[in-house]
Amino acid sequence: MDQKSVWVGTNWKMNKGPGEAIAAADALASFKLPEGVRAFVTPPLTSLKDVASILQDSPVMVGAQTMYWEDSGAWTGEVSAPMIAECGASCVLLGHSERRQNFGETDWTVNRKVQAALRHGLRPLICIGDLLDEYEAGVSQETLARQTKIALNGLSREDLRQVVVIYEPVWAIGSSGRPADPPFVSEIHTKLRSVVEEIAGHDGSIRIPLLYGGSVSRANIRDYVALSDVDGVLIGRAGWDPEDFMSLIASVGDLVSVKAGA
Ligand SMILES: O=C(CO)[C@H](O)COP(=O)(O)O
Repeated sequence: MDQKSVWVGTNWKMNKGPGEAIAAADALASFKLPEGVRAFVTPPLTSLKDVASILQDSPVMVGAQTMYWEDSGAWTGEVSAPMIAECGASCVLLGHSERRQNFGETDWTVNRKVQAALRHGLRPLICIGDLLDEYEAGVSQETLARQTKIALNGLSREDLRQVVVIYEPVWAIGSSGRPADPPFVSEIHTKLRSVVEEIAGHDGSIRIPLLYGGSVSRANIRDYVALSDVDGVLIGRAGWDPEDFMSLIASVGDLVSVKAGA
């Protein structure tokens, strides 16, 4: 039976040059995570190796923000899973909506990346999300089920134990987004739980963590983490300052035991 944890990550996106990233990693290095919390940070590639090295003895996991599915070759500008692993990363964000919208990622390219990450021992942190017009048309669930099923297509049971799925409504992300209402997130995650259980089995032996992301802040983090089918959050702006990130993690530490008993 997979143990229930609360996941809290922050994606620095295209922020922090190497100097600032190293300073932030130094600040995170001595942080004592509350028991049962699994934390991760995804710095830009220019500081991945430095941040991973600073955090190598810390429980805070380090991941890349994207990667390509081939291991090497004539793919100018891309980086591969073995390169990311060699930098010391243990996980990688895949299919973030900013990648899908601005860099042409599709459900099927996300699947190729998921498989490549797993081949090289990286935990895929798979982002899925509905567009505003899909949300308004009431088809969010269909979009999310499709994205999830394709991302997980062809994975073995061992592979499924490694993946994390992150629901980030595109309309909730960034300074122009509005945080999704917790009851809506609850409804979506309950349905997503059935989608992943259809794939991984209903016996509970594999519990795929389902995270929420999109305008998570001090004001709402506990409302999301308290939901029974939400296993944690991915934070953007509110987590970029390492002190804020640590304080947000500390603010949900007590929910670990509440959720474990649920
Ligand atoms: O990746 C994200 C979180 O790290 C996501 O895009 C949400 O960003 P935010 O709206 O700035 O929290």
